[in-house]
Amino acid sequence: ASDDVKIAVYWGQNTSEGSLRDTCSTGLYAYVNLAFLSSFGDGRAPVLNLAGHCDPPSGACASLAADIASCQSAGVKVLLSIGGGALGGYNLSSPSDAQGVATYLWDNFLGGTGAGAPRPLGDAVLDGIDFDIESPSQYYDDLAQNLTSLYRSDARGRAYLLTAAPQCPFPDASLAAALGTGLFDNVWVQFYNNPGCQYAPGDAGALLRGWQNWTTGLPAATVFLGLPASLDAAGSGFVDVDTLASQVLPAVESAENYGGIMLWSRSYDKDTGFSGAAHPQIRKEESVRPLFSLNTFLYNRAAAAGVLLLFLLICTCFLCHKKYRGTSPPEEGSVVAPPASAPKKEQPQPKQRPQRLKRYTDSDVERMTKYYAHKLGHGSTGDVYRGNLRDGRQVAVKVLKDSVGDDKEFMSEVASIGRISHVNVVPLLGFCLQGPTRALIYEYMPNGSLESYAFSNNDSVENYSLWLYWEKLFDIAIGVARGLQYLHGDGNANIVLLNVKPRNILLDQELCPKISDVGVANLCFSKEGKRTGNARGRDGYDAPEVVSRKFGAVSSKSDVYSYGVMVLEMVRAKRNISVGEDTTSKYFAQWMYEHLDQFCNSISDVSSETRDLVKKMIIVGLWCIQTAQTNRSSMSRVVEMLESSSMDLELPVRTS
Ligand SMILES: Nc1ncnc2c1ncn2[C@@H]1O[C@H](COP(=O)(O)OP(=O)(O)OP(=O)(O)O)[C@@H](O)[C@H]1O
Repeated sequence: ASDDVKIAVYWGQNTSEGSLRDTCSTGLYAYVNLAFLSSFGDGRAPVLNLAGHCDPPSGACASLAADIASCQSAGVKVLLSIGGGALGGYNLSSPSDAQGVATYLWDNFLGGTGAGAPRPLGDAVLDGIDFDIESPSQYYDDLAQNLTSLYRSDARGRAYLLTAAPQCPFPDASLAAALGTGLFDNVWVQFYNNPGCQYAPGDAGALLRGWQNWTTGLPAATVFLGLPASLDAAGSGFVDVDTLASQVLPAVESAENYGGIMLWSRSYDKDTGFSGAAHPQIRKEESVRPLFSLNTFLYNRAAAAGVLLLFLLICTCFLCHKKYRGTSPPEEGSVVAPPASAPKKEQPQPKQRPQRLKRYTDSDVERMTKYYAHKLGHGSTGDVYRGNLRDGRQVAVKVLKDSVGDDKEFMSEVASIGRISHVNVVPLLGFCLQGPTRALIYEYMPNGSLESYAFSNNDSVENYSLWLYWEKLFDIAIGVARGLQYLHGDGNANIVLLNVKPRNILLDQELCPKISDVGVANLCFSKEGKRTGNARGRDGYDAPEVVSRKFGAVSSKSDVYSYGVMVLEMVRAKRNISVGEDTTSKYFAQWMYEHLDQFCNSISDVSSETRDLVKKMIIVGLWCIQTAQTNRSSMSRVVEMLESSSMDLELPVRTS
C-alpha cells in the first residue's frame, strides 16, 4: 500500500491556515475536509462554520466554489465534514430526521438539484461527506445509508465518498453503528486526546494495538492514522516525524487497508511543516524500508528497554513457533510414503497481497450485472452472473441462496475469505450484504472451468483436452496442488474444501488454474447443519470418508483424494483411451499399476521430459487416491513429488 498512501487534512477552523486554493496547491494533500457543518439535525437550521474564512449567512462562502474547483482539478478530493467539537450543536432524532439531513446535504453540497436549496458553497459539488461525530447519538447509520442511496442516484454517474473520523477507542462510541454498515470508504481514526490508544512518549504500544483493532475491525474500509500536526494541535498524542518514520509507520504500513495519515489540522500543519516532512516518509517504497510487523515492533521495543527476560522468552517462543511451522509434521502415511530422495527444491509459493474487499449495495450489483443479464451458471450455493466493475474489470457475481448466519457472522466469514490470497485461488474482490441480498464478487476467469477443457466427452474441436498440451496439463496440476498446499496450512489458512473437482478449478487468461468456491460452503449451510449441495460420492471425486464416516473423519487428506482422482482423470481424458470394458477412473488407476511404462511410452510425438511429467502426474495421482488416509500424501508432499524427477518416485503399495 505504501506507494499510494495519502494525507488527509482538515481545513476551515483558523484563517491563519491560508486559502483553500493554496492548501490544495501545496500538493501535500489528497483529501481536504471542510470543517465543519457544526449544527444540524433535530429541527435545527443547519449552520456551516468556516471560522473567519467566510460568512455563510451573507452568502460570502459561495466564493469558495472557485477554490474547490481548483482543488478538484488538482486531484484533491474536497469533502464536507459534519459535526466537530461543538457538542450540543448537532444530533439526529429519528430515521426520518436522518433522511432529512441526508437530503439537505445532497441538495446543498453534492449532486442534488433540490429546488430552493441555498447552496452555501455556490455551485461547488463536493466529493463527499465526512462524519466527525463526537457526541454519542443514534441514527448515523441511517444517515450513511440515506446518503449512499442518494450518491447512487447521481444523474451524472459521479462517485462520492463517505468518510468518518472516529476516536481511537474501538469501537467508537458515536460512530460504531454507522461504521458497521460497511459503507465508509475512508476512516481516519483520531489517535489523539485518547491516552488509552494513542502514542505516549517513547511508547507506541497503545497506538499500535488500537491500530490493529481498527484495521482488522473495518476490513472493507481504508484506514488512516489520524494525528495532530503539532504539539499544540491536541491535548495529547503528538508523534514527531522522526518517531513516526522510525517507530510507527513501519508497523502500521503492514495493514492491507492502510491508506495514509490524517492531520488535524491545516493551520497547525502549515506552522510546523509536519506533512511536508512526513510526506517522503509515508510514500517510501516498501523495498527501501525494512519490513516490520506489529509483533517485531513490539519485540524490538521490549529489547530496547532492556527487558532481557521478556526478550529471551519471546525469542524462545518465536524459535519454537518457527521450528514447529518450518518442519512438516510426520507424514501420516510415512510407512509407505515414497522416498524423497530428490533434492528438495526451493518452494515457490506465489502468494499475492490480499485484495481489499469492497462492499457493494444491491443496486451496485444490479448495475454491475446489468440486472442479472448474463448467467454464467448455477451452483449448489447460488447463481453466478457475469458483470463489470465501474473501472471496467470483469467480475463473476455469485448470488448466494440459503445463506445462513446473521450479518455479523456473514461479514466475519467474508473477511476470512478475503484474507485468502494465493495465485492459484480465485480472488474475492468484494461482497454485497443488504437486506436479503448476499453476494460475493470475484475476479472473472475468462477461460471457464477445467472441466470444459480437459473433460469433454467427444472428439470434436470442442474437446480441448485433445489440444491442451501435456505441459499445460502438468502446469495446471502443479498449480492446483500449490493452491491446496496453501489452503491446507502453508498459508496458515487451514481450510479443507471437500469440493475439489474440475468444475471448481477455473482458468484465467493464461490458463493459470485458480481454485474457486473457497470458504463459500461456510456461508451456506442448511439450518440442520448439513452442507448444501449434491449428494456425495456420485461423481467419484469424494474420498471414501466423505461418503461414509465409517472410513474415518474428513480431513485435508479428503481433498488430497479428490485431487488425485482429478489428476488421473486429466491424464485419462487427454489420452482418450479405453482400458477395457470398465471405464471408471478406479479401474484406470488399477490398470496403471501394471501398465505405467507401457502407457507413458505409447505417448508419441513428445519428448522424454514430457513423458516424465505424465509419469509424475500418474504416480502422484495414485499416492493421493489411497483408501486409507494415512497412506495418502499430504499436499506439500504432492508438490514436492511433482517438482522432482519421476526417476525418484516409486509407486505406492497396491492395496486393493
Ligand atoms: N470467477 C468466475 N469466473 C468465471 N466463471 C465463474 C466464476 N465463478 C464461477 N463461475 C462459473 O459459474 C458457474 C457456477 O459456479 P459455481 O461455483 O456456483 O457452481 P459449480 O462449481 O458449477 O457447482 P457446485 O456449487 O456444485 O460446486 C460455473 O459454470 C462456473 O464455471
